[in-house]
Amino acid sequence: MKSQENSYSWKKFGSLISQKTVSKPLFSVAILLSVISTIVSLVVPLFAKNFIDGFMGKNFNTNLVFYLLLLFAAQVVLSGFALYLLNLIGLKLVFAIRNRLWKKILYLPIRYFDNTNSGEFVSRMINDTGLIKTLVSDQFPQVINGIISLVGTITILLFMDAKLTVILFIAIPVLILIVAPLGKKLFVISKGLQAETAAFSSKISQVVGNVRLVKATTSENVEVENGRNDLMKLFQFGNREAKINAIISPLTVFVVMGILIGIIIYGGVRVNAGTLTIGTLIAFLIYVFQLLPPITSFVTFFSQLQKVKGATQRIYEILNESSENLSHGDSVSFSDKHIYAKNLTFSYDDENTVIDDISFEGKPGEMIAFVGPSGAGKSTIFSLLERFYHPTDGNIFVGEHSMKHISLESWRSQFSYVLQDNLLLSGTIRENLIYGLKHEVTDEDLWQALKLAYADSFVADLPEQLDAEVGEHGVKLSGGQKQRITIARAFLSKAQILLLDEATASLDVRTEQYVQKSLLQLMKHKTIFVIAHRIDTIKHSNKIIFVDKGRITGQGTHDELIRTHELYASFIQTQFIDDDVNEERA
Ligand SMILES: Nc1ncnc2c1ncn2[C@@H]1O[C@H](COP(=O)(O)OP(=O)(O)OP(=O)(O)O)[C@@H](O)[C@H]1O
Repeated sequence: MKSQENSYSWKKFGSLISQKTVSKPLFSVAILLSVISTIVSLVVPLFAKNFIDGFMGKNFNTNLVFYLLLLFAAQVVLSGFALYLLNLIGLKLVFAIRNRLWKKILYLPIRYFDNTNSGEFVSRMINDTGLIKTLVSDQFPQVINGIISLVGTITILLFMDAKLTVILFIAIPVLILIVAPLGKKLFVISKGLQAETAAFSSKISQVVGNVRLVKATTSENVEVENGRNDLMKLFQFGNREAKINAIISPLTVFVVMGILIGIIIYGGVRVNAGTLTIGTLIAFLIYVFQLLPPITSFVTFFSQLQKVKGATQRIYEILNESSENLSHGDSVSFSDKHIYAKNLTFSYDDENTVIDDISFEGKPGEMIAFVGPSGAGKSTIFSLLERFYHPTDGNIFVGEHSMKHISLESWRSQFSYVLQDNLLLSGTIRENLIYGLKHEVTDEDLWQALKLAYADSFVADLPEQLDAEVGEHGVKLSGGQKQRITIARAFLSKAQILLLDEATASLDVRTEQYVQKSLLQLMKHKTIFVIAHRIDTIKHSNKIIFVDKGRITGQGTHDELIRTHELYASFIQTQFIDDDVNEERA
């Protein structure tokens, strides 16, 4: 079962790196170059041996010096080329995987984002892909070269002097036996370290992103303490890692020193006895030095392989999610068409029904207000209209067209959705105004839209006007200013249907009245759905839909509902009181 799972993971890894992202010829050339450079490095000590032996025998061979230098130079150049090519392949690979992942993430349905922490996306995009790059461009070539180096060295050594090689045969397995379990421990630690680092980076973005909440609730101390605990965990993992490294490194040096001393003593005796040349002894010592990196690279390779397996699995979890197909379906113009929601039912979790069999209609030129208590399901209705979620039952029609046959691209491009929160991106006012627009606009158009949204004077007062930076989520603007910018953005869009989710809630009464007037004037042939608490907005609507616990309990004009709908009447009464109180306070 486990081996099946393993081979499944490796298959996935194979398919991740083989999707035309790694050019096979390029990879083969890179590996070939690095193999040649390894083989050359195996020959260098042999030359050294011949040279020294010739030198000692007073047979100074200048040709040999020349060849030796040539070989050195060839090895340096080849390994440089191989290193660059392997890195290039790794970079191309990581670029392709990140690109694929980014595209996938942006096309995932909203539901996926509801259930996933944003830090996790960062971790997948940066850390996991980085691990794969390191494996492909560093560790994998190292291991290939390591194997060649190991087999080549031992073969050459056996030919040079079998007895001396026995020392290596005893010492190397001992070294591997000591280092391998420590390597395993190191792997467990680094896995924990990885998880803690990912959690901590996601925490940083969360706390810094909500720094106002932290400060307003004077939670600095709590967050300092929480952060300290997380950092302490990181420290502890690091400390354990440092301890194991502190054993591995000196131990390796100790064993290698042991081998060297063994070779020097035994070799010295043999040189004295005349059964071994000094050249052979020196070549042996060089080979032993050359053997060290491959042995340590095996240990890191296997732990890296496990990490990459986990990373591949996590990347595939995202890649396997089904994404939204924006272009599937017909393209239908909403112009002059009615929109009907028929018997919509919806639940976020398949258990609690949030929208329960609701139907309504909107005509061009109409403003329809959704009113009702908090949590009644008003924003969810907007999400269904935007097709962020699919209703569990029911359907929405535009004219005679069912939404099921209209492409998401065509559908969503005909809606302009103005939300109350998270309205702006960091960037300039201009960038925010034109975000998502598919048609060209001039500065004049921008100022006109700002004027209609009652935002022109405050933008004109800013030193950089349209090019003023708004800060993260528009933090440098007031709530009302942000709302007016997003309303101006809606005015610029050519959308046929406007969704305003408490979009004017932060405006003062006068500004709101002005914006209302612009809305009604500009949207003459368009349909506007609003979620509103303000009595003024509600009264201006052609139709009011009262939503309570996911059901529509009344539809009609303000006067009709006041007369016929008890809950609406009492709801409005409290709104009146609220508005009066607010105005008195102001
Ligand atoms: N993304 C979500 N995942 C799960 N449940 C959700 C989600 N969004 C909203 N809900 C739940 O659905 C119900 C309706 O929420 P919704 O935001 O539609 O209400 P609302 O009428 O717009 O409220 P308000 O006036 O307070 O904004 C609530 O019980 C809420 O907890």
